[in-house]
Amino acid sequence: MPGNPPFQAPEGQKSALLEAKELSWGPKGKPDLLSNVSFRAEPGRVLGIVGSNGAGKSTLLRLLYRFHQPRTGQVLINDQDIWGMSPRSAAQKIAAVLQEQPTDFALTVWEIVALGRTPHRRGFAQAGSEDKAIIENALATLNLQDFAKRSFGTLSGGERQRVMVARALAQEPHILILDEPTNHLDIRHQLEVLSLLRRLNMTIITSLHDLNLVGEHTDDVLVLANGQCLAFGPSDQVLTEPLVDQAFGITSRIQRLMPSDQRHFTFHLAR
Ligand SMILES: Nc1ncnc2c1ncn2[C@@H]1O[C@H](COP(=O)(O)OP(=O)(O)OP(=O)(O)O)[C@@H](O)[C@H]1O
Repeated sequence: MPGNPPFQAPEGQKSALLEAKELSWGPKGKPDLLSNVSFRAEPGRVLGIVGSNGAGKSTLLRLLYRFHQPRTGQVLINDQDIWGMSPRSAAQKIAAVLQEQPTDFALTVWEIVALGRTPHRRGFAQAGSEDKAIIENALATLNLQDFAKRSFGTLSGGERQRVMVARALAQEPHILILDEPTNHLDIRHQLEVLSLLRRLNMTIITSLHDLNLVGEHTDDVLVLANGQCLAFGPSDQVLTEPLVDQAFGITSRIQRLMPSDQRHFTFHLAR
């Protein structure tokens, strides 16, 4: 929706340290799909997870938002193992925006975003005035006020994706996990969502395919290949031509854009 103001970060969020320690996971009775992955997602920083199709990005994220229990290793939030917390307590700390979207097509956008408040409510209590303010704030942050009464099923893919980000913000997590959040988004909304993530005072962990967006919109990056950590560290140091070539089986080149001096990747099939 060109002409609208850019997304504005809501105030008053908290962030936390997430540590993954020697994580391994595989389906029951099958070998590990993810082996020995360790990293730290520092409070308030944006961590990008990259790797080729099937490298294990979504699998790793599922371990971080407490969907898969690790076979070995731990996920700690501020030193507390997420499997030592109740599901409700974990949901107060971690929110996830996934590629699969809900199928509650008849619910309105407001009702979907209100679901983000569930971990903070007791029993079947209705949304109180504080919840309502938080929901309105999340809708406003993603410029979704005009969609509030629309049923979710009538929205475009990109509009739905923004609703899912708003629902995650309404959850007021300390850690926000996103699986390919720019899927379905046009260029303007891709840039708006990524620059919003940058401004949120939360710990952000997001998988992304576009390495130029990763370079520009993340602080740190974890590169996965065949379910293992190939590299982890500050994005501008980790994303080198040899590393990218190894991770994706291609030939890459980094150029410096003028006048910004920003790094920009171009890619070719390896010979
Ligand atoms: N529950 C499961 N049972 C069997 N295999 C699985 C399961 N979950 C994931 N896999 C396999 O593990 C590998 C990693 O999958 P994952 O979805 O984590 O990759 P990804 O890096 O997110 O890929 P993409 O970029 O294509 O989304 C794939 O080969 C996938 O088929």
